[in-house]
Amino acid sequence: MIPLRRSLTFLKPYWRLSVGAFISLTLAAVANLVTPQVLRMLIDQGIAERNTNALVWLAAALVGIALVRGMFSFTSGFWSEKASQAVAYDLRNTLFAKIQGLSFSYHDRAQTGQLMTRITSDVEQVRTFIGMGLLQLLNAAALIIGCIGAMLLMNWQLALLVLLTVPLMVGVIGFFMNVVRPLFDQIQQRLGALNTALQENLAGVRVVQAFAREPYEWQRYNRLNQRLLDANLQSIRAMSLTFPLIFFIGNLGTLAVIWFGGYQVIGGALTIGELVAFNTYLALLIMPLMMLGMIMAQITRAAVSAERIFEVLDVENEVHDRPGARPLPPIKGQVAFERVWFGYGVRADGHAAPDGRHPIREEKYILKDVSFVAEPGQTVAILGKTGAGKSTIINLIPRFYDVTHGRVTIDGIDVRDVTLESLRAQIGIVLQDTTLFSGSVRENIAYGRPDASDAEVEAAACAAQAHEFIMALPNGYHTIIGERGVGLSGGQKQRIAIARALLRDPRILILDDSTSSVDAETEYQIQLALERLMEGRTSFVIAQRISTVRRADLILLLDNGRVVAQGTHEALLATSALYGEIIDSQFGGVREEVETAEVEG
Ligand SMILES: Nc1ncnc2c1ncn2[C@@H]1O[C@H](COP(=O)(O)OP(=O)(O)OP(=O)(O)O)[C@@H](O)[C@H]1O
Repeated sequence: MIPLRRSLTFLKPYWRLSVGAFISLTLAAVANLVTPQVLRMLIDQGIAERNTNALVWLAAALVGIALVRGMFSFTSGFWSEKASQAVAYDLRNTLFAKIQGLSFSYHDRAQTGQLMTRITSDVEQVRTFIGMGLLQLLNAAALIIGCIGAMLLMNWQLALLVLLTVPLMVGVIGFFMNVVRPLFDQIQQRLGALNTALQENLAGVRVVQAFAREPYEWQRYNRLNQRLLDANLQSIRAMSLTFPLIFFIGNLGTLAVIWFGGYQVIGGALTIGELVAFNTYLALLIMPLMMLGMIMAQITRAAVSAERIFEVLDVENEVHDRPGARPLPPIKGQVAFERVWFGYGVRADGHAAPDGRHPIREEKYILKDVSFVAEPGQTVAILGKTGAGKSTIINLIPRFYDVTHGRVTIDGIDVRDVTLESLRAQIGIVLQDTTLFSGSVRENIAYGRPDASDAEVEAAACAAQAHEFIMALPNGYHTIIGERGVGLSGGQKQRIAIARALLRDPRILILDDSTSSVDAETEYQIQLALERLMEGRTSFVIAQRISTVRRADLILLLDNGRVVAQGTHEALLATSALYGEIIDSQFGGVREEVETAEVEG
């Protein structure tokens, strides 16, 4: 229940609404509690005494009380709903900001569907609790205490008899809560799994159809859907059993009142009006007691959801600004790796880097003792077999992950000593798998610099060889792309991504020079754009093209996480057998071509 209490702290900015709702609720409860007394007077002093005057006045009073109760019920409901909507709004925003800021290592492990469930369904559960559950709980408490108090004051013997049923009801509710709590946890889990499957299928619908795996995916979704249905049905079964049971126990109380109260009326110890009032209190008491079962179910469900929300909000971000981190000043662009060791999920914990004497420990590392220096403006080509650690090296420069041992420095400054924002603002990234957002072409190019002028956006697009095809789009730079807009080809997307990076004018650039699945003309244009982009910037290229490798100032040859050779193309050809092998296998016999060219030259 602690997370639920914590979720109430989100109500603080809306305390006026909450107080208003609470006061309204109290007044409505008072109106409820006064009603049986007016009823008693109406029967005893109006009907029994044949006093029409009292009858009219007391009936009018009943109507007046009903109106007051209605009005305050409305304001309490309205204000608490309003506050709950505001809380949900804040929770969603807070969660979104948190999830967006969480480092890559968290997103490696997290499932998108589960996160989406937390930000939608779980927030809604907490909202329902704050908007209705909490109010109903307070209302129930006020009515239960008020009714019991009034009954004890009116006739304590009869009251005690009736109250014997209360512990029974409370016991049933307690048992019920214990049963449903794990069920609600399971429901949210299964909803998350279902959403994950849905999200994966929507994102990968083309792959699914290409492999004709629709029946399999349908079955998978159906199975998860069935599991959710089962969990929901199980909780409904528990609820359906509980409420009639509580109702039955409540009816036993009514029976006791009629039976023993009837005797007392006959014996003259009780008036009919008192009996009716007593019975009305009992009805007023049974309602919230019954509701308590439902409210408790809702609270239990909200508590589970609140826990899932705070689980995300409390995640410690592995990559974050150190206390006292300063902004990275404008850089020249020298990048150095100093004895860098890195393993996914390996925490440094104050241990020293492996020293070669513990080969087993070394296995946990993806990068092993990597050192190199890229001078400002140089192009660094990273080469290695698949899984050698090429992408891992580039992930460490913008601090998508932090090194386990050693340092990565820019112009001699450890990247962990500067703020993430200032660091990433000076690094441009263009990868093969381009992500564009729904919006206009212009917005996508200006993504990293929304304040850029039209002329700047256009200049970037020209340099990226994108201007021409953009002008051919229906609305030029204002054409909407993405979900609801026009589709772009892979080569076009890539050039927009290059323009996006150009506009930021970063000193350091990370890119993938692959231009797969485009025609020769487009490939030529992309290469031209990339060359423009790399001019004068320190560039790290996961090289897929021999021309990039040959032009690079520094080639890092990676093998199983170690830099086994570094230097220029010519130097490595002369010294490294592995280099020759990779050039042969990845770029197919180009070595001979190069050698021939050199001989001829
Ligand atoms: N997010 C991650 N979590 C855990 N392990 C990872 C992660 N990313 C990569 N790895 C592992 O690290 C190793 C190096 O991966 P990396 O992506 O750096 O290789 P690469 O040289 O870029 O490969 P490729 O050429 O196939 O893209 C691989 O064994 C991979 O399984």
